[in-house]
Amino acid sequence: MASPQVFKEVVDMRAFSREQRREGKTIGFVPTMGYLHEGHMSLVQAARQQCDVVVASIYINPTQFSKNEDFGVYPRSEAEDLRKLAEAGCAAVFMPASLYHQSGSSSGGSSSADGSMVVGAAEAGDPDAHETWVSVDHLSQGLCAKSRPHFFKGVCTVVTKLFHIVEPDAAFFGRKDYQQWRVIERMVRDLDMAVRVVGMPIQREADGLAMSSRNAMLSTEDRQRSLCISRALTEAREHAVAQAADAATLQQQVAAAIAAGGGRVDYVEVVDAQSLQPLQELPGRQVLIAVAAFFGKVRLIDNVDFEAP
Ligand SMILES: Nc1ncnc2c1ncn2[C@@H]1O[C@H](COP(=O)(O)OP(=O)(O)OP(=O)(O)O)[C@@H](O)[C@H]1O
Ligand SMILES: CC(C)(CO)[C@@H](O)C(=O)[O-]
Ligand code: BAL
Repeated sequence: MASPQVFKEVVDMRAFSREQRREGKTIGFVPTMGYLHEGHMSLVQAARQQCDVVVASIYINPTQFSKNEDFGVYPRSEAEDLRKLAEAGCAAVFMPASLYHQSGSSSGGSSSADGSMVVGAAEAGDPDAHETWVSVDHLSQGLCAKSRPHFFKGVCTVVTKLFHIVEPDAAFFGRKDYQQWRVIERMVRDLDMAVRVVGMPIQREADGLAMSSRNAMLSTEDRQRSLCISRALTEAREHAVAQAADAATLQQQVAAAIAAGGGRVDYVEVVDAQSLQPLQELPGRQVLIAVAAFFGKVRLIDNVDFEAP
């Protein structure tokens, strides 16, 4: 299988995409932070099926991390990632060194007064620094935003930049990051971006754990403990599909099971799968139970969705 073309510069990536479009080809885009697993590869596969050419990006975006998070230790495996992308038939990979104009570290290593790694021109003391942000007001609140208040502003900004650079016809996101998928869908709709957003099912390990690059940072014990998340979610869904259940009971059951399994619950929420607003009454609703929990220092997310009878 041919190696993908690797682009480090914005102009080169854009030139490649424009050439493909001139040839009448459609571009499927898979944005990632690297350390690729079968979850990422399922997105590449879908992009291949639905588009003529697949472009992936590998970029650990500093603006979606707070300074107390794991930006500095996020796992990397560039050579292995490129090998997997070649095998999957990916045509091009965008791997920029940095996507933000700023003074100091070009990789985004400085942080702002409020604890985010989002560095604006004023804070950087550099009138030439990055100072334009994209945010989705309401959907970006709650769930992951409670403990990662800078996350969605960073994600929306970088995804907008990536869309402008790659100019894809369709972009593929995993529903493991369910709120992220919904937020990006909304951003694309509200800003009339000419990209079709595709949300793909969660890929799991054989024992049920949702695949995630951060799984590699779990100790052996925590890897075993982390199974309580998918087990608790599966049990909750089975319970709620088999008989009438109320949101508060499901929430408490899942939270208790994760705490008993050795996790530190960040949140367990029972929400409407479209609006992400908390639900009380479930009958007839499309329900999402979303979880974030820490095992050691590693924060994992997972979810299940279903129609309540
Ligand atoms: N298990 C999975 N199934 C399907 N898609 C996934 C899965 N894990 C990640 N993705 C998707 O891959 C894309 C890139 O995600 P990313 O590179 O952050 O990987 P990740 O495994 O989610 O990493 P992290 O450990 O940071 O959560 C996102 O759209 C994400 O939702
Ligand atoms: C969409 C994304 C690549 C933006 O940095 C990231 O949040 C991710 O990998 O899910
Ligand atoms: N998959 C989401 C990227 C992040 O947690 O920063």
